[in-house]
Amino acid sequence: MVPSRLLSLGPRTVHGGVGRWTQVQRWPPSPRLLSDSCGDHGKHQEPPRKKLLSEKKLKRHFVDHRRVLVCGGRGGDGVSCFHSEPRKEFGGPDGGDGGNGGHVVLRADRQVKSLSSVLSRYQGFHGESGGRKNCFGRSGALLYVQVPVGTLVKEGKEVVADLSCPGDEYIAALGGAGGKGNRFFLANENRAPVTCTPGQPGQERVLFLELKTMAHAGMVGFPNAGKSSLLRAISNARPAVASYPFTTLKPHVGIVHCEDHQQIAVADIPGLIRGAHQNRGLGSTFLRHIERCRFLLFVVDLSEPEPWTQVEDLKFELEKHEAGLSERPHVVVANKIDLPQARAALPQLRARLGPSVIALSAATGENLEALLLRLQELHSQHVGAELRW
Ligand SMILES: Nc1nc2c(ncn2[C@@H]2O[C@H](COP(=O)(O)OP(=O)(O)OP(=O)(O)O)[C@@H](O)[C@H]2O)c(=O)[nH]1
Ligand SMILES: [Mg+2]
Repeated sequence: MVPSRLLSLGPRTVHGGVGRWTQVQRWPPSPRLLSDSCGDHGKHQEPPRKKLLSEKKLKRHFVDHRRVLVCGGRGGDGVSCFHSEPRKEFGGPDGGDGGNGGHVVLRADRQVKSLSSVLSRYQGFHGESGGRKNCFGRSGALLYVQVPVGTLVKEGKEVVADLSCPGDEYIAALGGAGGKGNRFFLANENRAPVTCTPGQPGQERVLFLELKTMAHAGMVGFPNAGKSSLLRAISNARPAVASYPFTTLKPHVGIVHCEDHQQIAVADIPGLIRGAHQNRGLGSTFLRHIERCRFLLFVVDLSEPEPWTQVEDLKFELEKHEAGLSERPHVVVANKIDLPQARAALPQLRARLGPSVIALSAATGENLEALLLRLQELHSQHVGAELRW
């Protein structure tokens, strides 16, 4: 049965000219067109549309790794002083302890999308020094650093935390302990101690934050295979589409709504080329985004000669990056079936890779239903099973 979602895939896009997408003009025309014919332009002007960021600018805003120096707050100093008032000259030691320094805490926040807002250095709040009359200093507050969900925290090569759920926290640097006031050292043997201790410095660490895209499905393919076009066709995400390679420079995640109200996150990952694991093309930077996807969509450009070699090459690159990655549950999606040469190559591709290959066209929307049904199946098999546990 065809899910109802397929019948409402949003405004249909059509292929208009080489490498350009145009939207079908809807009726009635936009208010801006109508207002041209009436007198009071000023009153009914549409608010200026927000200009879409180009892919190049988006890349500048999107940061997926950061080196951060985190320092916990310093503990406050203990104080040495003695109580004294008229007729009570030797009131005893009354120097209070210093407050503890504040920790620096990394917290995964759903609203934060990249590490661009993370600074290179964080200093925790210092504790206050103790005071007279046994007053303890105030402890430094916690300093929260918001990071995106899916941030890996590394110290050197070692992974020390994986903030994969919203609200996950990790204490990146401990605050120093507060010093002791002389009241603390009061003992039977010593009724008038003058000793007090200074606050301890906070912990200092250099951490490497790394963002891995969290999506259920990851689209893997050579540049120009049509990954971004496919994501636009099945979800509300709007990655740039153009006829030149490496149009997509950062991963995009789109949400596919299924008829049973499940939401499947699909990531469009920048194109890989042969030798990506040796840093060719956009390099291995984006291979690590694939690691977190539960299942993969190998998107193949069926109009290219010998399209099956694309799947072999992609699997080779994934395997070189991380052993076993190419074995993940996957679907081979043969795109551009609307082109005659692609349709002719399909039987040969199926003979080599099996009948499970899904042939479709992201441009015309042909056979997208089959992909959505397969996505739903994979989602309930692999993600549903994990949730049940
Ligand atoms: N005929 C046809 N052209 C398509 C189809 N899907 C994508 N294209 C075209 O293929 C070209 C590349 O599409 P993109 O979606 O940008 O490809 P990509 O895989 O995201 O490319 P990169 O971002 O460079 O990795 C564009 O010119 C699209 O118009 C399709 O189903 N049929
Ligand atoms: Mg793209």
